Amino acid sequence: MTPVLDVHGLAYAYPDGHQALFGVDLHVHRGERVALLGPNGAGKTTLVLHLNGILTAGAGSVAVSGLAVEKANLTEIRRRVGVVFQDPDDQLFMGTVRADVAFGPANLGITGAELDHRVLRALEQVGMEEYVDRPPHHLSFGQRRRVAVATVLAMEPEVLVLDEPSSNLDPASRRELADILRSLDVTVLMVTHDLPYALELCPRSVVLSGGTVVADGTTYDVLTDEALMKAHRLELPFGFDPRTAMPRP
Ligand SMILES: Nc1ncnc2c1ncn2[C@@H]1O[C@H](COP(=O)(O)OP(=O)(O)OP(=O)(O)O)[C@@H](O)[C@H]1O
Repeated sequence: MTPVLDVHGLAYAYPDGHQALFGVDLHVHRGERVALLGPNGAGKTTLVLHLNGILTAGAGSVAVSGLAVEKANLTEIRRRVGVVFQDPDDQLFMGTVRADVAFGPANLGITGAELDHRVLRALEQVGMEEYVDRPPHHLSFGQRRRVAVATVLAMEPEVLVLDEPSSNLDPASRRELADILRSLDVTVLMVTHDLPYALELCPRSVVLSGGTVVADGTTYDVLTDEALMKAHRLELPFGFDPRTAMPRP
């Protein structure tokens, strides 16, 4: 089966010459939820920016459901890969929640009842349908993060890429977002430093460090490999033990 995300030998140097990725391979299949872990400066964001063509491969290749990420395909690639950035304010810039969620599908040429349906469905998926006519800047941070997820879901992407989805959320909002992500029928790649969140949501974890993949396995195996964790500056919160963490239903 063709992977949804297929990254082969991806290498990338920024224009100033800094080499951020060295031959990264990553294959994610439909329906998987994968955490992308690694210390600051590992190359996680650089990799994510290649998945929807904000950056394009210096060497190697990136494909989404068999379609190469390259200039000629960017409109279709951005429909297939939805990226939710860490700061929801990077994604919300219209006068109402409705207008923000409609923006992407409207750009694809969707109008009328189909557009209304997409907007409401996406807001329902994140539990924000009651806020459809509110200005995004009147919402709390956690509510804006949910709306940012809805702007991407309205595009009906094949893969949802989230950059630090649990950051700045209170415990209840963090849990509610986990419930939402778990309920979605979409492939998820989640960049996170929140290792308990990775364990809770993602059966598989990939560790990037120094621009290369240094581990790819079950999240449980990664988080219980003390030598690996130490070598790549991954630390569990004080008192958190993956061996005894209770799985959520
Ligand atoms: N625009 C840029 N120009 C030059 N170097 C950059 C640029 N952006 C990032 N880098 C460098 O590339 C490397 C990878 O950065 P990247 O942002 O991908 O790491 P990250 O794993 O996402 O880190 P963090 O966990 O801190 O967000 C770092 O050494 C960083 O300093």
